[in-house]
Amino acid sequence: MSFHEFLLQQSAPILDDIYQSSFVQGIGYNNLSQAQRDYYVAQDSYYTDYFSKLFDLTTAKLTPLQQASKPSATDEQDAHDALLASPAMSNITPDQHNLAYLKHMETAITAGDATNAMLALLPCTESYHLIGKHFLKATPNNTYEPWLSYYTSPEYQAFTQWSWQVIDQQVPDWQQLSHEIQQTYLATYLTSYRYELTFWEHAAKH
Ligand SMILES: Cc1ncc(C[n+]2csc(CCO)c2C)c(N)n1
Repeated sequence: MSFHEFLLQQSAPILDDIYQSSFVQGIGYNNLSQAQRDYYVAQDSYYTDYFSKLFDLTTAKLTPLQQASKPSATDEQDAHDALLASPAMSNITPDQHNLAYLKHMETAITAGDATNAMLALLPCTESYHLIGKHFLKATPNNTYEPWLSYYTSPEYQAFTQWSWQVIDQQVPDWQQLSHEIQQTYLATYLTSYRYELTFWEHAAKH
């Protein structure tokens, strides 16, 4: 089993909670309020802007070959547009859970090695692709279908696969890692996954 497959096994229960969370179900089954969408898009616009800086810090730690094989970055604007937010969203400021998630990633990137950095960012990339695949065909005439198609597009899939490939290259034999390093990597990755779940839970409360 490759390292990313092992990681997916470890995060499966959290991913399942994400699938069951009310906002994600709302995307899949065409059932979200204007206030929920405004809150989510406001939070996520801040998150994705900050994330692109964190992503640049991380790619700087990769090998030239890994950097060169990176598919061109996709712009989440199309995904945000699909959620039809209203102008009211411009009055919504970044929430504490959002800032804490970004802080967690930043610390993992600046304090850790290239693998730790990639693992902090991986739940962000892979969970959106997996949510897209899980719900793409859930509801006919779904208003939010463009959101699901964005994260299942060949471009986005290539980006997810590149992330998996880099991690598997960096850790070709994860069973050989010391227990301590394995625990550090896993904690970095699972903490980001829990913040993903929290992000969805907060969005549903609005
Ligand atoms: C909370 C939250 N987590 C993950 C993503 C997905 N995402 C954000 S930036 C980026 C990199 C490439 O576009 C990806 C995949 C999101 N939008 N919001």
